Amino acid sequence: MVITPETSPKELRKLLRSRRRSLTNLQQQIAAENLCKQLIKSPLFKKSKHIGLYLANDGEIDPHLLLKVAKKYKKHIYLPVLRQWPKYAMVFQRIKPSTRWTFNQYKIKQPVYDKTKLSHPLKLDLILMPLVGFDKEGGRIGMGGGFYDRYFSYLNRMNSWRKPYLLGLAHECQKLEKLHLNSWDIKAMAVVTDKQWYFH
Ligand SMILES: Nc1nc2c(c(=O)[nH]1)N(C=O)[C@@H](CNc1ccc(C(=O)N[C@@H](CCC(=O)O)C(=O)O)cc1)CN2
Ligand SMILES: Nc1ncnc2c1ncn2[C@@H]1O[C@H](COP(=O)(O)OP(=O)(O)OP(=O)(O)O)[C@@H](O)[C@H]1O
Repeated sequence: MVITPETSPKELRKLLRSRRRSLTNLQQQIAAENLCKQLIKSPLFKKSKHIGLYLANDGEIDPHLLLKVAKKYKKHIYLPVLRQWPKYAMVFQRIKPSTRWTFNQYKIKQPVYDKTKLSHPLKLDLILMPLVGFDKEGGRIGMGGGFYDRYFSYLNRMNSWRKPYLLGLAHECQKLEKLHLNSWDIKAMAVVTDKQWYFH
């Protein structure tokens, strides 16, 4: 299927998801290594102590190689946690070797909710956000739950938003020409793929 300006958001999401899912294990592995190499040497990653990550799902580019590096440099890693209620809220919870695990309603592995391990959004330095699609200006399509949009909507209203830095991660094959954005869409500040960085 060809993408045109008339392609509906629903179609676009479906197409891009199937594109990333059709990558082979070897392609995924190489992409993960290339992504990790670029991130590790970036000043952004180096200076960030509190980092929000995700566990790759549905063909997403996999940032798990960063975990080892993070441990070495004593960085704190947080993962998104969804709950039954409030239904659309996402929180970031610190993971440790003692973390207990469960699955969210979309069957994505996540830590068992523990409010003592939650991070306030402003405490995080860097959030690595999984993308379904993106353009060079930071426009992005996510999984459609609006979880990241909601999480950042209040940061967006603050005029002194310096952190967390919102970095989108994607496969190069998820890049699109120009995305139509909705009023609630929160842009990525930059995007990094298996091939290169996109700053805007
Ligand atoms: N790895 C990873 N973790 C993540 C996210 C993510 O995008 N990637 N999220 C970022 O948001 C949250 C989960 N958001 C999701 C939103 C929609 C669907 C999804 O598959 N929706 C189906 C409908 C399923 C249903 O209705 O039950 C679909 O659209 O087909 C999955 C995850 C939290 N954790
Ligand atoms: N700040 C917000 N408050 C309330 N609803 C919101 C907010 N942001 C987004 N939504 C709702 O979330 C739904 C999904 O939005 P959208 O399709 O843009 O998701 P997405 O950008 O793909 O997801 P995500 O932000 O999790 O990556 C929309 O119905 C939208 O109305």
